[in-house]
Amino acid sequence: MNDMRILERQVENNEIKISARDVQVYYGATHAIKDVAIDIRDKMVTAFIGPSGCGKSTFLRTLNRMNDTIDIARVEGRIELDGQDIYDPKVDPVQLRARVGMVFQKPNPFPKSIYDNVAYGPRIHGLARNKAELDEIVESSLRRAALWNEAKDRLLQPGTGLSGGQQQRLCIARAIATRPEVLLMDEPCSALDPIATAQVEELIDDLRSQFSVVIVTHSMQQAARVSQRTAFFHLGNLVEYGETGQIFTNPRDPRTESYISGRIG
Ligand SMILES: Nc1ncnc2c1ncn2[C@@H]1O[C@H](COP(=O)(O)OP(=O)(O)OP(=O)(O)O)[C@@H](O)[C@H]1O
Repeated sequence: MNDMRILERQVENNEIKISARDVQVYYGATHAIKDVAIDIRDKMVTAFIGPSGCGKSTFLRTLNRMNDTIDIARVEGRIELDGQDIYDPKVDPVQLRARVGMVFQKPNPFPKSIYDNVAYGPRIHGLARNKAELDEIVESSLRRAALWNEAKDRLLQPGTGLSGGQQQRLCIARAIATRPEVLLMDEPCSALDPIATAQVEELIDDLRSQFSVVIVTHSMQQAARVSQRTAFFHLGNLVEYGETGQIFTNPRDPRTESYISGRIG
């Protein structure tokens, strides 16, 4: 009987990658995130949607402690990655961000070669024992980011010389090169044209076979296309969270209904 209970609990734990409880974020006196609780599942894409200023990016940044880099930001509550408190003083934020990678709205390659952009993380985290292993990580990351064919003959040229869509795929390659368990994406397609957007969306769908992806998007069509779970934020509150199809076709909260039907936002 006891053994059965342990087994059940393990199955449940395996499914939940990040668990947040009672999360508050303040910028000085501004209370930007209010009492948010959410369980983010492994190997799924979770979309954060909601009107501008509702706190989507702020909450996303709590998941790998990027708010630590903002002086006036203060985070309270508990966020666990695989059951471990990521705000525990013993946790090194740099190591955490290798496990929970991030891609930003505006492509931000380092002023380095394409190769060095991707090799940067594996080098600082000691993921390759020699040049051949590093080459292999660079190639496989660029392949997974659907950039290899366009980049393979110019690996030593600057990453900043790529087109906007290619730069964003380079940033995705850089983020996945450290073999993260979770990838956070803050409006990753907002600077991209429709073709590059479609490529990145296809990539997101492919990445979830290996890890969890959490994406902030202004586009409800994008949330519907790429995610399995959707969280709707409004004025710093997590109003509704559920299966993406249910959120878009049968929202339970009138605020979600108003947003998806275009009445607020
Ligand atoms: N660095 C900061 N300093 C002070 N206030 C901030 C900072 N970043 C965000 N805020 C405030 O926190 C609230 C939530 O902002 P946030 O950027 O998280 O919302 P969002 O839903 O991602 O918005 P958008 O969709 O426009 O990007 C807003 O009131 C915003 O003004």
